[in-house]
Amino acid sequence: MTLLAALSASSPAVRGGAKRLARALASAVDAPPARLHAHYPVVPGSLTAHLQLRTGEVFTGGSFGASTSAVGETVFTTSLVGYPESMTDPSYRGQLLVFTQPLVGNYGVPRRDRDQYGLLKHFESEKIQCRGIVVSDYATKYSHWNAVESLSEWCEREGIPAITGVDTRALVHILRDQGSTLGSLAVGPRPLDPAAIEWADPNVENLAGQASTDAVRVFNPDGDVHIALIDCGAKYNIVRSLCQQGARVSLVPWDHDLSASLDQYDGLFISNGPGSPSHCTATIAQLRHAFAVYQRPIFGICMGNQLMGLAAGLDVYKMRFGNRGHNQPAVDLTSGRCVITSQNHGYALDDSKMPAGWDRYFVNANDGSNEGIRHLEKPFRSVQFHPEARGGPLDTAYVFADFVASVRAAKAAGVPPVMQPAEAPSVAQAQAATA
Ligand SMILES: NC(=O)CC[C@H](N)C(=O)O
Repeated sequence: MTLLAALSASSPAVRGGAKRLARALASAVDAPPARLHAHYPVVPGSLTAHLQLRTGEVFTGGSFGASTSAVGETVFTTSLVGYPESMTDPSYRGQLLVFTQPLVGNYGVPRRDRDQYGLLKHFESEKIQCRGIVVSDYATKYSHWNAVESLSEWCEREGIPAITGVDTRALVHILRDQGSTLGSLAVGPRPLDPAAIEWADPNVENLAGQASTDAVRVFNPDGDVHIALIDCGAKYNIVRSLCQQGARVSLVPWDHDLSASLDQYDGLFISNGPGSPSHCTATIAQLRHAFAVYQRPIFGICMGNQLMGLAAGLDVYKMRFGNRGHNQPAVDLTSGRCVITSQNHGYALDDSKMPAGWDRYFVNANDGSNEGIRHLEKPFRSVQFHPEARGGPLDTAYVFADFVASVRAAKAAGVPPVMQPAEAPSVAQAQAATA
C-alpha cells in the first residue's frame, strides 16, 4: 500500500483533502529532502511538515517555523486576530494551536516595546508559549506600521515549529468530534512513525507551576491599594489592567504562602494559567484558608475561576474541545446582560450543584458551561472568560475598575483584612484536605 493509500484509508479528513495531500505527498514521498507543493503558496522552497494526530490522521503542509518537532495537545481558536497575543499567552503552554482564521501572518510581529510598568506592550509574556502553530494559509507578505519581523522569522527564532497548507476546517471537525487530541508537528519529508513518537500528555504536568514567577515581583509600587496577584501563568494585561486602576500589584508564585501576610493585602487576585487546575493544590489550600478568614475582595480569572471553584467545593471537568476565541457569549446572571468575551480554556467548573454560600455568576450562552461564580455574602467572585482581552473584545474590561473600586471602598471603610473565626482551617489543614 502506498503511503497516500494508507493515509486515505485511515482518515476521512485526509480523504477530504486528498487533492492537496496528493500534491504535497508527491514531493514528500519521492524527492527527499522534500520541497513543498501544497495547495496554498507558502514560503518558496520551504520544507515539508506533518501534523499527525495520535488518532492516526495526518495533515501534510509546508514548514514556516523552526525545523524541529513538538508534541502537544491539539486545540483550536476561532479568534480572527491576535496571534502575537495568543501565542504568548501562558495558558497555551503545552499546546499545538490551530487557527480557524485561514489567513495568518499578514500583519507580521510587533516591536518589543515596554510600557511604564516594564511589561511588553504587544505580547502577553516574554516568549511564545504554545508548542507549535497550525494554519491554513500563511501570509508570506506582511504589512503593519509596528511590525519588525514576519511570523515565520519569529517562530524560527524562538524554536517553534509551524505548518501551513493544512485543511483546518477538516482538522477542526475531527477535534470537535473526538475532542482535543495529542498531536505531533514535525518537519521532514515523511510523516513520523507513530510508534516512535513520544506521545506525552502535557496535562499530566503542573504547567501552571512551570509558568509561574519564581519570586515576588512588584508593579506600580506607588499604588494606593495593594493587591496580591497569584501567578499561575498570568497574562501581562491582567497585571497592567490592575496597575492602570491605580493598584500596587505584588505578583506572587502559585504556591506562595499568603497566610502569614494576608493582612498586608487589600485584595487578592488569581490569574489564568495553563494545564489542569487540579495540580495547583497549594493554591487551592491558600484559597480555602483565605475564604475562611479574609474579609476584603478576591477575584479570579479563568484558571483563577477554576481554582476558586475547587477551593469552594466544586468539581472541575475536562471539556471535549474547550472554548478558545474572542467571540464567546456569556450571560451575567445577576443582570441578564450578555457580553461577548475572550476565552481560552479546556477545563470548566461543574456548577450543577453549588456549595452553600456560593452562586453561579456567568453562564456561556452557547453551551451552558460555567463562566463564573460568586459568594453570596463576601466580596469573592471569579470569571472563566478573559476580561483583560488581548486580543479580544473589551465588553468586560469594567471588571477591573469594579474590582479595584471595591478594594478601595473596603479599605476606606476600615474592613479588617483578616478575621480568624474559631472554625477557620489553617493552610496546613486545607492542604491536607486537598491532597
Ligand atoms: N486561560 C486559562 O486560565 C486556562 C485555564 C485552564 N488551563 C484551562 O484550560 O481550562
